[in-house]
Amino acid sequence: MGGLANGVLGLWLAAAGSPVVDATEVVEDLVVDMRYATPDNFLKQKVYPDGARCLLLPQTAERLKKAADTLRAQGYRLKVYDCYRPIAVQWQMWKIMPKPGYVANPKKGGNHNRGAAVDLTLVTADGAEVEMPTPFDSFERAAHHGYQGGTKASREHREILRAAMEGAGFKRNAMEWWHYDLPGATKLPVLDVPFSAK
Ligand SMILES: C[C@@H](N)C(=O)N[C@H](C)C(=O)O
Ligand SMILES: [Zn+2]
Repeated sequence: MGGLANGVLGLWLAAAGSPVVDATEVVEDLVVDMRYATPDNFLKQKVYPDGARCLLLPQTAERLKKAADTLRAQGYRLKVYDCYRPIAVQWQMWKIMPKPGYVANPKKGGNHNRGAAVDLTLVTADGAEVEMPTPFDSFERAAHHGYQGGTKASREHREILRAAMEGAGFKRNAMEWWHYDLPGATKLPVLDVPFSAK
């Protein structure tokens, strides 16, 4: 879809009401740790407002619910690190890490900017993080899905998360174990919604 069509669709969505939902209203046991609302992220600064929520397109949130339902039966919950991301923040990220695969090029917009991607990990039923191959946003080979190093437990957790997310209809990012996309989302418009939107 071209820029003009995206703009028209964006205006139509705005007129029809907010295009996003708060994911905690769809996934009742979702744990939210919006890292970019804290200085604990690769930018080393807080780039979201206090209380920034996990906003997603309804179809992204529904798939997340499906993954969470699968994982609950296995004794796990999902913890999100990032959901909808304003395009201005995408530009801030690109200045620091201009590497496609690790950060989407803001000229085209990434799927976070469309409410169609989520960064997340697995936690236990009581909310404790499980071991993964690397910390979140660690841009290195050990974060790739093909990485066979690290502990057996970390590889198993990555696989449990991958199976639940792909089973729910998400597409993995080969270079980031934590990032999942709504398939076909690049055709959707880049959004401009405040974190207070409902
Ligand atoms: C920056 C990282 N958390 C991430 O989400 N990367 C993808 C590729 C993106 O920027 O869309
Ligand atoms: Zn991501």
